[in-house]
Amino acid sequence: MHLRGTQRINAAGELEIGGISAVALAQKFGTPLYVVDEALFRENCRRYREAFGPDNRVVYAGKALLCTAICRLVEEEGLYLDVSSGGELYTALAAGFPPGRIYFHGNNKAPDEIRQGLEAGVGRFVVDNLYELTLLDRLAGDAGRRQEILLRLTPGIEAHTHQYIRTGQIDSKFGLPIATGQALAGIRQALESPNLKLVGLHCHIGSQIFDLEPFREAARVMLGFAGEVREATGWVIEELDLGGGLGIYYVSGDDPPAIEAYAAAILETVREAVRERGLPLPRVVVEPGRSIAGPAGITLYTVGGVKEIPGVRLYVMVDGGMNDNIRPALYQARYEAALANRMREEPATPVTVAGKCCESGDILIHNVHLPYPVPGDILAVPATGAYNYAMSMNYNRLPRPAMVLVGDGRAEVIVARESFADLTRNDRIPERLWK
Ligand SMILES: Cc1ncc(COP(=O)(O)O)c(C=O)c1O
Ligand SMILES: N[C@@H](CCCC[NH3+])C(=O)O
Repeated sequence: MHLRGTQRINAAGELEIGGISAVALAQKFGTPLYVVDEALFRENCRRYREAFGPDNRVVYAGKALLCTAICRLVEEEGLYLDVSSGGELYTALAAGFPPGRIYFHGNNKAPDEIRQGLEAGVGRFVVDNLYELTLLDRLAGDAGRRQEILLRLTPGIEAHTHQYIRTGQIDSKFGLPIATGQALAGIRQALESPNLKLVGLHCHIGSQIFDLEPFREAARVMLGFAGEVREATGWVIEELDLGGGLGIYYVSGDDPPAIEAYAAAILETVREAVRERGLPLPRVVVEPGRSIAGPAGITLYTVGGVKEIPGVRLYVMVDGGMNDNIRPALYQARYEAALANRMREEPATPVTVAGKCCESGDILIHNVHLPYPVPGDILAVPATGAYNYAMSMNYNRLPRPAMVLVGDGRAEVIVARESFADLTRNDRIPERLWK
């Protein structure tokens, strides 16, 4: 297993994170357990902020991992925050995140969510379609506000990533396509909307991308279009938001560019593109989620049954599964793993790690080499900070795991483990069903 952030092997041969043994964490807080390495989360925020500089903005994409404590870290590190629902907005506000630093996303914001954003005074709405443009203009008028917006466009770029997380192509539920003329129609409508101020343009081409060229291409296409818009309407782009998408290392063979290389590629392309088109240099915005939160998270499980089907496979069953990490089932995502209590032993046995859900597809890792596992071992799966807890669920009525923030030998619960009582909290039995 590739160690990252504050992960080390301690004198007892155990995995340590943030100065604490993973085995001790599992004992104290139970498993499955999400562990967030505070130093690495903060370092990723800082690297983004420094690489993009004070004239640009780094907006953390809350969909990757959000809870109130994470909002505090993002705020302290001076980043902006992308929320994509009323629930994410509520979480940010509950954590005291400054509303002016919030970007409100979503391809189907409900009127109540829009009102919630207007009332809170969010900095930007990223408007996804013409219906939302009309609705937001009306609701902003009702609220007596002139709302600053970006318009989300689909630039027609195919990023080489899983089809479920590709978003830049024309046939996408997100954004207004440039190629069909709907983007220009949206801009004209925005410019005529009395309660909206169009500040800039947004696109997001997909996620877990290793190649920098699609990001460069997105910047060129967007600024090429901004040049055409200026000729057609006189409107000049102030802010160019290129979304998120930088990939991270999950398994051997993954080779993501560094945050600094990604920033340099984007900033250089933007400078070239505006020079060619005689446009003023816009503020550049990026919205990283996975590349900030992903590497900072690690999940700990306890090994239960170990089942050998002779000549076929060794199944290692853990006490979590697709409930806390749906990515292998949904995107064929791959992960490394190690036995946190036996880090110095040779990982010589090929195993299949299975979860505890009633689904044959609940396989967390199809093939990973471990020391021959026994019940009670602690299995650590790294790089689970993004789109794991955020996509967790209660299938089979499994309570969601706890999350702890670790650093400097300290571990603090930032999301409590769900209890069985939490599972029935919203259940209701109609009177007639009581005997
Ligand atoms: C609009 C938008 N911004 C940012 C992100 C974050 O992307 P990533 O986690 O790949 O950096 C997403 C999700 O992919 C998104 O849809
Ligand atoms: N949930 C996806 C990423 C989606 C990004 C949201 N726009 C994943 O785990 O890879």
